[in-house]
Amino acid sequence: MLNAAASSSSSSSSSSSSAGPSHAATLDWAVPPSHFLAQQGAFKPRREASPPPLPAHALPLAELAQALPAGMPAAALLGPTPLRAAPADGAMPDTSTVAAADFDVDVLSGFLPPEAPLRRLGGEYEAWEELLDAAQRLPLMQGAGGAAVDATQRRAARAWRRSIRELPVLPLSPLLLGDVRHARRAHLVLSFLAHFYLHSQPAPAVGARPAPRTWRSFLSAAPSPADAADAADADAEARGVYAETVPAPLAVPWVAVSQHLDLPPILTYATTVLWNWYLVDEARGLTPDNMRIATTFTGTRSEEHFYFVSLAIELRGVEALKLMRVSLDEAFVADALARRRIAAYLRRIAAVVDELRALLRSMSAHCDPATFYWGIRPWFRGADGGGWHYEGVDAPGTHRRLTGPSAGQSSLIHALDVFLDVDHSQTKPRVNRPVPPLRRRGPPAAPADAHDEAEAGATQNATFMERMQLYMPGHHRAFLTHLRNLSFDDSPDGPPAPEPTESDAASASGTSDDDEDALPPAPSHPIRTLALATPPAGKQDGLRAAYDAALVSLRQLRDEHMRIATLYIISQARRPPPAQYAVLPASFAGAPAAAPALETLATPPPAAGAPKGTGGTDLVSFLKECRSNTLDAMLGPGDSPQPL
Ligand code: HEM
Repeated sequence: MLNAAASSSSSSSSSSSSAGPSHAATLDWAVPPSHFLAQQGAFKPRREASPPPLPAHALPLAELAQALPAGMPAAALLGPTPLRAAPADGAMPDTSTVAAADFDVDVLSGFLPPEAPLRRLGGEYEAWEELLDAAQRLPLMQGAGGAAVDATQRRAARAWRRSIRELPVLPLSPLLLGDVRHARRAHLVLSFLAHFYLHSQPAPAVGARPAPRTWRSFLSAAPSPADAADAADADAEARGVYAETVPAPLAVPWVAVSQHLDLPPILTYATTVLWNWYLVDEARGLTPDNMRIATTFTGTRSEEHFYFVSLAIELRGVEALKLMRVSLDEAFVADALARRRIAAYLRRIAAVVDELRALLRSMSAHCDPATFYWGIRPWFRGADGGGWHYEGVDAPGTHRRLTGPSAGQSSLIHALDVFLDVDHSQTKPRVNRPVPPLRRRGPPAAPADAHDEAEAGATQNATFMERMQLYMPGHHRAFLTHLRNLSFDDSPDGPPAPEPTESDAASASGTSDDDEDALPPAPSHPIRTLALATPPAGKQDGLRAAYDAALVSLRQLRDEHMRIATLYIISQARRPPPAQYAVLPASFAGAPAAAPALETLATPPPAAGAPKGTGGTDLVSFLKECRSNTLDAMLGPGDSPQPL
């Protein structure tokens, strides 16, 4: 493992988080000798210092598990944009102490757990697993389903939802708290159950009231208790009584296990990808052809493949993580041989990123765009509209606003950005970009809501990428924080030369003494710093060219990603849904009658305005910006991006 507890299994090491987040962990922790942090420490004794305060986004998610006042976006918890903090004494932070966190990043499996995730909870939680089986078997349909769903199926779905409400509220067992594989499976099961529960309800009928009693109903025989219960459910659902509320039997353990894992109580990328697979043959280990997806909403090949592509990307990305590690080892030494080696590693990283792109392209091999857009993606919808009420946890009237899963939560892609110093905050000096705006001290104004924040433009998009880190497991968030804060600036040679660009000079003049609120431009990350220090014409180690080549590959990955997003979201949003995905109007969904004719089915409303990502972004401008931030990092002239 890249982390402290290298000798222990992922389960036991990660479960240490039960004692609380380990970010400010103690110094008796030992870095494995092969780790670049160990080498950093061995080469360069560091000041004895208390751990630096972590940037706000690296703090545990305990705050998220507290009740948020209605309408308060999770992003408001982030506080100031977490750029590298300059300590009061002007020295660089002693990042070696941050390394005391258990990063839960494995040398063989990267951000995936090295052991296959648990497939079933069993014991007292068997009832959860059985309800998940039942949801898949029915199957539950979004918004109560379309034309193909008959009255019997709708009634069975209502009975399923009632069973959820009638479950006992179970505490977390010592086994679940003590074994991270159990905790992760619990997060997965509860997340799928909650998304099934909320998104299978019919849309509430406007102005719906309890059905009036008629003379006929007085004369007819009294309904059976089961019929009466179903009629009451149908009526309550039509009035929206259960909408946007996670019932206590799910909410209480879900929030508790999320707190334990340092994740928000919502379906995340970690839940659907990192912890959602099994091995066909234990003996063959982690190879893509030996791995399968464990849990889906729809049981379709398209959904399995959708998760599987990300899984394969995470697995292939392990080599990139290794190359980053050895590059940083060399960057510490930074002599001519080290620079030549880093150049070779960067070229290798470029080749790995090219393979990630090929994997992304393989999405269309088995994931049908219409099935994805209409049949799968709506299950992912998070609590980013009016928010969800977590019954039994939060005070009445309190709603949490959390976005649904997005591969934007992949720590691997964030790690590549950090390592190559792709600046999504657009505040660093760049050769290919005009003067950045001044970074200011103090928190940014709280956005009115998450969507406003995503739409507000460049700086706010950085907030989106940072906000995505809130949806990563706490250890991975801490890993990224550590990677971001790595600096070799206190080497005997002094800090590296600043970027030799006009924009740098201009931005430096922008931070003059008469502007006390302005922060100095954020320093470059070590690899970029070294590449910058290499003369442009110097061909001796090829470091500049190799650095740019890695960025070109990353930009091409983003080109491919934009094509995928266009095919799977934008093009689909322009077309009517296939018949089976037309949603029943609430009046039919509640009525215990035969399914209506197709023409009476409501078509889901077309996306208002620009299409949104599951993370709530205006996806076209957001993705374009991520791509141009990648291009901007290049030291030489960038080639032009592919048109969307
Ligand atoms: C059908 C497949 C996919 C679609 C439709 C899709 C769509 C999107 C959308 C709409 C966003 C904008 C953020 C949001 O609001 O969620 C996004 C972001 C992102 N996605 Fe995907 N995505 C897909 C597959 C993947 C895969 C397989 C990966 C790699 C693991 C990936 C990596 C990312 C990253 C890293 C971002 C953040 C923006 C960036 O870094 O450029 N996506 N995606």
